[in-house]
Amino acid sequence: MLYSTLTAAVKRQNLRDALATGELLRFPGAFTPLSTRLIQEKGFEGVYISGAVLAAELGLPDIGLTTLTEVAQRALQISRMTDLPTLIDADTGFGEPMNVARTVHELEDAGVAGLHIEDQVNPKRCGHLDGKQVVDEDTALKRIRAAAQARRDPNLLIMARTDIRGVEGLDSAVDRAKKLVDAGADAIFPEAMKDLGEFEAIRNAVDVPILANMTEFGKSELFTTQQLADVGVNIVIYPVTLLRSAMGEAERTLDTILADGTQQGAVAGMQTRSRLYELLDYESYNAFDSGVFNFSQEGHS
Ligand SMILES: C[C@](O)(C(=O)O)[C@H](CC(=O)O)C(=O)O
Ligand SMILES: [Mg+2]
Repeated sequence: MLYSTLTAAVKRQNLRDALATGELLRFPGAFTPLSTRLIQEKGFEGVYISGAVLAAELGLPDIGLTTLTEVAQRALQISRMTDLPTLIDADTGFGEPMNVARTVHELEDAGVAGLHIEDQVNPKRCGHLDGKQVVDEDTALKRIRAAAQARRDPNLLIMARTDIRGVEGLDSAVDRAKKLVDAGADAIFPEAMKDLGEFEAIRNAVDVPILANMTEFGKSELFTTQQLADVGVNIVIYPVTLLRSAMGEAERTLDTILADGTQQGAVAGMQTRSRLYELLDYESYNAFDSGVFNFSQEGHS
């Protein structure tokens, strides 16, 4: 009922332990706090909090318009809904290295298990679009050093994302990944890898966990979990997948109302009221309520 039953410190330790097994961890992107419950119930290993989803939900393009306050609020709303570790997209860290330090504090306080900071220039854009720009090496490394030094819980996972593959090619991505690890990154997110061989090249270059971004309509093919595990990927994210599915379904339902004059034809595809209540754990609230209000007055004056 209500909240996660574990503290953030425990969830961070759990993420560290899970990564140490070498098994591939699957992190779908929660597009609402409620969808977080679904991800946990289905048995995934973690929850991703996507910058693209947060921006899209606010009706904005993913070009660095969301604020740290909005992102931290979403981090809290989602992290407290689950016992799973959450990994959040901290974009470019919201400014200079000192801002990155503050970002880490805010997101740590919001209860995430890990966060990633990328080496794009501001204004940033989706990593799978053309025309991105990355900052110079010195700036990229300073962001990661600042993040690693700022955390108070040593188990908070600081992941460095590099977007350099789409700008300068794979060799630069390998080189930058190594340097980001030397600067203190606990894990690497190589963005917009073209094929499995490219993931393998990053895998061979660093000895920290690496992440694969299986976003649809992007630069990477949608590899299976088996394919990713076979090349040594440790975390796979499906960042915008649930938002795209929900919005696709919403559009079809609206079209049904327009076409038929009723939503009846769409009802079969909907989540039922009882399933929703199950996810909300409605029963526990009922039980809690009657415990509070059905107390005996015997013996009271
Ligand atoms: C992972 C990502 O950073 C996100 O914000 O979810 C995006 C996803 C997307 O836009 O498809 C990305 O830059 O890849
Ligand atoms: Mg993003």
